[in-house]
Amino acid sequence: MEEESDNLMTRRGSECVNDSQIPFSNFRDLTKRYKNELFILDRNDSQTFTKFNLATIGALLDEREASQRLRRIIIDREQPKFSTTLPKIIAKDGKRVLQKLNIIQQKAVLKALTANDYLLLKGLPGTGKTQTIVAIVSLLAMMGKSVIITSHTHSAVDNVLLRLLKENLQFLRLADPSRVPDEIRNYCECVLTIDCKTPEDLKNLYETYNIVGVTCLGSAHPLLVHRTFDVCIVDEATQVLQSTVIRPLISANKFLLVGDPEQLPPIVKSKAAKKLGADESLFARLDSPEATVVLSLQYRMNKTIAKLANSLTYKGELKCANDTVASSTIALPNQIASREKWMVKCLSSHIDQSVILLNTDNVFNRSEEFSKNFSRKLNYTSEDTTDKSAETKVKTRTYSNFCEAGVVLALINSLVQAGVAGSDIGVIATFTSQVKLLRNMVDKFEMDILQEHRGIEVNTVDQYQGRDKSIIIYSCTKCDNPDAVADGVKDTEILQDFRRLTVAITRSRHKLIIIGDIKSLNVYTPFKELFSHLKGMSKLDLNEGKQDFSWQQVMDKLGVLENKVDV
Ligand SMILES: Nc1ncnc2c1ncn2[C@@H]1O[C@H](COP(=O)(O)OP(=O)(O)OP(=O)(O)O)[C@@H](O)[C@H]1O
Repeated sequence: MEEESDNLMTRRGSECVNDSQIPFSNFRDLTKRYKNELFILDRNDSQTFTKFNLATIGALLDEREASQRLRRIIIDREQPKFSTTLPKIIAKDGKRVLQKLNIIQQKAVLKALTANDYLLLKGLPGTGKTQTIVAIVSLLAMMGKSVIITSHTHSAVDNVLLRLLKENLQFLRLADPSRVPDEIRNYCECVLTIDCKTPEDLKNLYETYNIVGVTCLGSAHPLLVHRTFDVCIVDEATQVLQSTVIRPLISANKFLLVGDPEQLPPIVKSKAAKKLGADESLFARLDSPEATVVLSLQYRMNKTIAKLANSLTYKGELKCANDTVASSTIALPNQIASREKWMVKCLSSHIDQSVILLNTDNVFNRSEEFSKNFSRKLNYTSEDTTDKSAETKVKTRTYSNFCEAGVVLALINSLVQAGVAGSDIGVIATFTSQVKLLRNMVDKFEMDILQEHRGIEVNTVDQYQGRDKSIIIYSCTKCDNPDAVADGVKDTEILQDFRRLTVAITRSRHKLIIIGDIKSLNVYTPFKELFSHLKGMSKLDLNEGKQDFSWQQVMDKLGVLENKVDV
């Protein structure tokens, strides 16, 4: 069988699909009848997403009142208007909902209720976006209003719905039950409509529910086509394409977009489309002082981590919600076993050492040397991947860095020995090849430790958006080959992205350890800026023999682990 890697259909989820391999299941043995035949695999791009987006643009351009209203907002950029009074029922019964919120959240909720056409809710990291959405939905329910809750992923929709369950609010979930958490299954359309015998039964049932949860892509459902809701709330709106988010907005009289434009935008692979602005979310397009309220009191990061986020991105806007949040630091149930000074400093629970930058210096040759012994067995590559998407024929690299992996291993080993639960530790890496390397390493490491210390999560920055951990170890990975001559290889945009770095440094509650080669990373503006804020106590050079640090020891321990059979 001849394979043209550029034209392979790669739709098999987590199965191993790469340039030379595609696993087929339920295939007859073709070699019996077609022994000498040549088979060519053609790529078949899914059209569903493209069709959905084109249909949405079509709907935006038609003559119905909802489309005209949206065009005034989206194209003419009409500013939002607000009424000056609130319904009496809010004054009477709203207190029990509002008292769970801080003053900034309360103001945002009231502004959302008085908005006539739309409002943007900018939720900086950890500021209680979900809590605020739940309060808005509760008050709208009190007012007898109907609401669509939507987002680009099922998990984001269900994150809100799970919180509504706790408030005893009933809803209809438009999704396949296999896509939602157990607690939501009984609210899925196919379960709730099981006793409907006629179209009228169905219509009545659909109209009974005032709260409906659906992804943006699911919003072409007939229910949303035939019914107009009072409000549409889009969570994580800064990650949805404009052409996708407009569909659910057409089904509502007003909308609320919730998100943070300083974090990751919608994913657009095509460089040409990006150049034309395809990755600008509707939130970013409409963001203005008149249209946006900012949630700025955060409940996640202690003051040292929040200060770094403010210096890099939020310009002092991000505030700790209270003293407990501001001063909480890493909790180690046991004493640190290691006596090495660098490790003691890394695990210090002193508030001023909540952020530590470990400068590896250039470890390219050391990492390469180490990888030679293990890369064949583990099938890791340090710089061979090329981006084969249709338009981008430019070579890009993926990177892995064994020395950083060794330092990550030393850190998690000490944390586990100090009694930290695995679920409190998160490892982030910039590139997927480093994530793979670290995952493999963590899987092997966890084979020999107690259950409660397992569950250390390794992921890319993108997969960590919207999540947090007590301790985050960030492996920046990139380290230049000191002997390389410029080879025309186009370096990745990933390191130039301020938003990606912002997400990475705002995931930890108590301790953020950044590992990287400052010199190699300094050529990228976001990293240069980040490093300029990490001096003195926050920076530690991993030099052989200094602060009891030894590359030999670190790499030997990694080597022992790599020698283990793959799990
Ligand atoms: N008014 C409040 N009082 C006390 N705790 C709060 C308040 N608002 C939010 N929190 C807490 O802050 C944390 C984050 O809240 P929530 O999950 O709503 O934030 P989020 O903005 O949706 O998070 P993310 O930034 O990850 O998207 C939660 O533990 C929540 O209980």
